[in-house]
Amino acid sequence: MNNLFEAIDFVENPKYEQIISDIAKQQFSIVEDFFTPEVILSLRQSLLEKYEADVFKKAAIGNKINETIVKSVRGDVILWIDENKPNVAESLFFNKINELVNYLNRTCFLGILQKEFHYAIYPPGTYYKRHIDTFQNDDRRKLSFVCYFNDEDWQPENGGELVLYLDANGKQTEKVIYPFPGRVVIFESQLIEHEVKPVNMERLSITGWLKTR
Ligand SMILES: O=C(O)CCC(=O)C(=O)O
Ligand SMILES: [Fe+2]
Repeated sequence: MNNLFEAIDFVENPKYEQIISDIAKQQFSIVEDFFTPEVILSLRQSLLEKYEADVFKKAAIGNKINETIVKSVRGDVILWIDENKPNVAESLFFNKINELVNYLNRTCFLGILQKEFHYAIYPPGTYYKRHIDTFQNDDRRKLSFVCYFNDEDWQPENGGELVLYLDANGKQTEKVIYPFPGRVVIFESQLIEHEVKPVNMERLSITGWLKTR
């Protein structure tokens, strides 16, 4: 009965299986082809249109915090994406995200019930100091998700590397990830400290969290 149920209803997805095994093994996963090139391009366009319309806000940390402290910790500007009022690009984005969430809930029993995503732009000279993505007294964020929308010919010299600080059996290592266009990074929000190195050129991304409630 069980086998019959699975045979009808469940198709294994190698891409998602890879993400799951990466995270189980090393607490993060890097995926180069999570979205199609067409989706990447339309999300980049959407981000740039909204930025030109000047609707981005300076990012804050936690809930209430002194503006000068904020500036010394992170310098990006963000715009939250409303899943209930998506444009075409955003609805393609959420289709993929929801496909992943359904897969994870089904295969890993993660219990992801909520999600939140924002566009982010790091102007030249900005960065995000080493941090962890969960707030005190709030452990709902389970997985952090970042996707980059930089120009096709983004160079390592442009900076803005995402650095993950890993602790593998007591051994500290740093994983340096360049924000190449289309690249997706998924990691365990509560476990991995990370930072965004200073950028020399405008750096474009969408960041979000898959949450339990
Ligand atoms: O853009 C990135 O690579 C990471 C951003 C980040 O750490 C955050 O927004 O919490
Ligand atoms: Fe972060």
